[in-house]
Amino acid sequence: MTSNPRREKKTTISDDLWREIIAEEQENFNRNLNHQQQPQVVVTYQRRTVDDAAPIKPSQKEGSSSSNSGRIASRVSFIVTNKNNNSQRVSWNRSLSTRGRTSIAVLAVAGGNEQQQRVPRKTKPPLPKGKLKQPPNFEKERAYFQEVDADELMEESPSPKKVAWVMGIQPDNAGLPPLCTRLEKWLHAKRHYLIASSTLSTILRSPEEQLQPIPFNNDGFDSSYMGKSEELRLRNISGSLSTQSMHTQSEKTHLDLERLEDKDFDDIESDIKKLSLASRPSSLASLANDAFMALLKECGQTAPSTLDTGNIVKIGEGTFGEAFIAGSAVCKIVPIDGELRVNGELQKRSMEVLEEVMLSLTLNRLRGSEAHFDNATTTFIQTKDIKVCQGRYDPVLLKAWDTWDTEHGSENDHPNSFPENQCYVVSILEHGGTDLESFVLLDFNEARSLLVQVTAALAVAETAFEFEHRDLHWGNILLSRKETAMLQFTLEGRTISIRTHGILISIIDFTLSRINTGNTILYLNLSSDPEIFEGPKGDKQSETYRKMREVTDDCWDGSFPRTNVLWLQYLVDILLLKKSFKRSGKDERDLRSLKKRLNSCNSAKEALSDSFFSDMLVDHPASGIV
Ligand SMILES: Nc1ncnc2c1ncn2[C@@H]1O[C@H](COP(=O)(O)OP(=O)(O)OP(=O)(O)O)[C@@H](O)[C@H]1O
Repeated sequence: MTSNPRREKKTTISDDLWREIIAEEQENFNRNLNHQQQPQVVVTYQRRTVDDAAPIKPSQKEGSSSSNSGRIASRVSFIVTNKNNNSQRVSWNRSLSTRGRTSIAVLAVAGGNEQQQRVPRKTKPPLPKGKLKQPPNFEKERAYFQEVDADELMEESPSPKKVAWVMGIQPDNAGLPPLCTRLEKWLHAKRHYLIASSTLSTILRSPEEQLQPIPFNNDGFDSSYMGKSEELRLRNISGSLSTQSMHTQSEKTHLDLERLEDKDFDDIESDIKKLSLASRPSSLASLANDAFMALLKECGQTAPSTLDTGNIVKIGEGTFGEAFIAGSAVCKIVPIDGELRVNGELQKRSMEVLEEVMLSLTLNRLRGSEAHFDNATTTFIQTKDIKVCQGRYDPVLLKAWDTWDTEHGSENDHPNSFPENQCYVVSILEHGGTDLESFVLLDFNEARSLLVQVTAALAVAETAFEFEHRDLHWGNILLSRKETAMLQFTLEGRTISIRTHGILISIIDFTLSRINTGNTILYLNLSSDPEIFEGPKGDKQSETYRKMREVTDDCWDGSFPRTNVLWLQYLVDILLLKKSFKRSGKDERDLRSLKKRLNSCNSAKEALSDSFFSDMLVDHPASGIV
């Protein structure tokens, strides 16, 4: 790194950032472990019918007006047509631009309708890599489905009755990491604000009122609103000229926020309400600004850093994210809050990112020692750090992007067109390896190990947080080879060791996921974007979205762990159809039988009891269970 002349010229902010990222990984990990030692959240809940649960059901068909009215009319689906390069993603699955993750506060149970339709988020089911793509040919799949699925359609377990989880409120959230707690309070405060001011629904119904870009140069950022995050120990990396000038300006323009300084976060909720209602115009632009400032605060920053980098290599890409590796960490860079369309899509907003952070950090809580927790797994990718950056892509980053493009053929827009004031969220993630699409499985044991690890991880998260991934396609499962022979999970206090056969799995990308953090339910309302269900017939991924819709009956806020099983069945199909590895006819029959038996499973936890996995699981002697 230091021998790179370009690198030596660039002093500073980012050099420090990357060095710190690498040096502090272990410390962050230890810190996470400490957080795991906090008491487990106890969520009590009862199951009620949809009718009973009406106050917290934004997506019921009979109540679809609430869902529809929550859509942001100005963010419409579209298909990219302005690309000459046909290697770029232009497909049904790029048009998921009217979706928005929705949070439901548990206070809804107490009578208030604490829900909010959020700005849309999209996702990218993967397409084949490479510039010279062949048109899709589903003949093989069609034949396969005719053979395997004919009876399956009849055997398919009926969709669960439409239900909603109604959670009993646990007054203390001691089990939540501090950052989660603060984020939830912030989001909760925003919901109060939105409902009290009655502005959001109005805004959302007004196509002419569009999300505004963060006014970096005119409006500035409020320094007093920002603070330090103890949870992630993020660095304050302010220092660029633009940052300093913004800082100064913000002190002048947002003195009303100074009273927030040094306050405990407990007080921020009411301050935000006052701020939002009295000190700022009630507009989505100010909401975006508040969200951006809150995001900075939680990242321990007073202003965005720059996107300078050292020795860095691009390793993957999604619709939103460009993934690079620096040291042993992966940095996913996602542009936010700008007006420039990226890869044909509207950029994510700070609010969306805040909630995604919350979801990821909730999953981080599963990475504890089994000695302290009833449910633990390390299979969900660890979020180590999060930063907000601003500026153009650094030349080193652009070079890394070009190199990857040459070797793999990028489907994304070239990142050299971002304006100077473009902001990004940079997530520092554990390196999870290579995605299943590219990974070469050697034999049946490795395939079985993949399946059992995914199933066990889903079972653990399902049990701890009613987690459903809802988008577990082969781009979102990462594999790496390790010498570790056994991997431990804890499920309802029972420690289970799993034979790895030399591979370790990491699950990524929680864009569509649904989780119950204990205080809030986060989910993405897919009913507001029907196009996700319009993928080609015979494409297993597209079929899985459609099956999820049947299972959920388009009520995406509800808990339907059966969706996890649908993705397990998808994975079995992928292994049989798309992956080549050493296997016998019996191995294939075993996989097909597993897929059929999964029809009768309503959760990953149930699936884990299937005989297919039995010789991969070893109960820990300390659990007392044979
Ligand atoms: N932690 C990680 N370790 C290794 N590779 C990663 C990691 N995170 C992301 N990647 C790579 O980057 C790619 C894109 O990441 P990801 O799916 O999170 O982006 P995205 O923009 O959210 O995608 P989507 O289009 O599915 O929404 C992945 O398929 C993978 O190849």
